[in-house]
Amino acid sequence: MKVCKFGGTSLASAEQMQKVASIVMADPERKIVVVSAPGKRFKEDTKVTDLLISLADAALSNGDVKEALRLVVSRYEQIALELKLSSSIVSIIEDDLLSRLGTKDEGEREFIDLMKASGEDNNAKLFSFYMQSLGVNAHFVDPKDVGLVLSKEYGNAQVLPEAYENLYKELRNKDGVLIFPGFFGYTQEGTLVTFPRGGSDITGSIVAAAVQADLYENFTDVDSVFAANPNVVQNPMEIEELTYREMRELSYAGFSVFHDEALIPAFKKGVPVCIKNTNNPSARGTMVVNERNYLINPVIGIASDSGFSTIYVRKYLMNREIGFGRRLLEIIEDEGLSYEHMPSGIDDTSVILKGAQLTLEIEARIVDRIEKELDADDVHVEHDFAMVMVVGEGMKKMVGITAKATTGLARAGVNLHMINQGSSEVSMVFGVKATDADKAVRELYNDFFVATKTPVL
Ligand SMILES: Nc1ncnc2c1ncn2[C@@H]1O[C@H](COP(=O)(O)OP(=O)(O)O)[C@@H](O)[C@H]1O
Ligand SMILES: N[C@@H](CC(=O)OP(=O)(O)O)C(=O)O
Repeated sequence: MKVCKFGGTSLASAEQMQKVASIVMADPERKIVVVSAPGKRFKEDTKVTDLLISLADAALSNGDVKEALRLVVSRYEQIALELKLSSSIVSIIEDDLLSRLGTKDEGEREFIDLMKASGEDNNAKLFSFYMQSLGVNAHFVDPKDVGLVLSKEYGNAQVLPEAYENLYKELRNKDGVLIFPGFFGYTQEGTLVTFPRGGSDITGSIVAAAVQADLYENFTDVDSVFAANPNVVQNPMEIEELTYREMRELSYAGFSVFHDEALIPAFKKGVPVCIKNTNNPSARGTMVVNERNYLINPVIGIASDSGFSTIYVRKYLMNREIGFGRRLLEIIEDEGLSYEHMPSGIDDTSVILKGAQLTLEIEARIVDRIEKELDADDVHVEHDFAMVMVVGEGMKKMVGITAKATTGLARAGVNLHMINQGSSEVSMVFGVKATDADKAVRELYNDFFVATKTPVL
């Protein structure tokens, strides 16, 4: 049995839905289909999820709900019209949105998640309606009915262990093709919660792991995962095979093609993942597996992500002060912040975190607390950093990879603010100014893939 997930770009229009239906019907093993909300049809388009966030904001601020609602409904309406579906499906979707809008006073975070999740929920209903119109024995699955239970973290939920058993019991032996909406589930108390953005990949992985699928196929709009972001490097090499660990590091560091939190469920149950193109399904795609031969190509990809900030702390004899690091991190924890890296010297240390978490108020409070409570000599915050990551299982065995990377970055005139080699030794991170990130990725890609004439990955 295969579980396949189709992303927003794969379901953005009637034409795309027709391609998806053909792909599903071409293989009887494709029994569970996880769908996203309609995504972008062209570069400047808006994803339905973003339209829904605007709709929720309009409702909460008593703004123009009518226009925001029309924008959402018309996306489904156009698809239904072009697929020659009865208008009843559009009425079902509109009624559903109106009923969700009616709950806006029951809690802001609950309301936003409820609105966001309607994108996937209604798209799954529409797609199963379409599959039925083609004569396929397709059924919409409500995640609540099959026990997809998640932690109560709005917009950031995590799967609870019992979900796997629930899903196995409910889905494993069901007849027909099951159309499962991605991106959301329910708490133990029955409240709807969503995963982080891009989270339909996570739903697909959980479902694939739960039913012990032979393969989790993740359909998107590129032929494969490339060794660098194709929006940064022209015609990057295709990766034929990489490991779960490599894919997780690369996704975390900016390869938006697959969500980093979607690797663990499949990995734990040993379900191989294949990333494929809805617009070119005969292309081989990229396999994510347990092990690969990394002797020929120790490095598999170069990724980068921006939006990082650094809290820099200096104190003479910091190295001798027992508990300094713990007390510093306690302050960060008190503010409810998560951090990504913490490189240290003898008398100084930096805490690197996602800048979006820092408001001016939080920043001022943290600086003040570190100065007073830790008696630091200098504390300041810098913004607009990018983390550039070189990833590959072979890095732990090969000498000279850091030297090669830093030499290349120096040649390109990229100033390095931080270097961090993860203890897993599957990745190396370079902190650079966000304005240098693309230049750094291009240089590293050249050094590791073009100059060395790396064979097919
Ligand atoms: N290294 C990479 N390899 C392939 N695609 C990448 C990479 N880095 C970024 N991307 C981008 O990821 C996009 C697919 O992800 P996304 O838009 O989330 O798809 P979907 O709508 O299928 O969920 C591609 O169109 C590509 O621009
Ligand atoms: N629609 C949600 C969830 C998702 O996974 O979407 P996509 O498959 O288009 O990345 C989002 O935009 O975040």
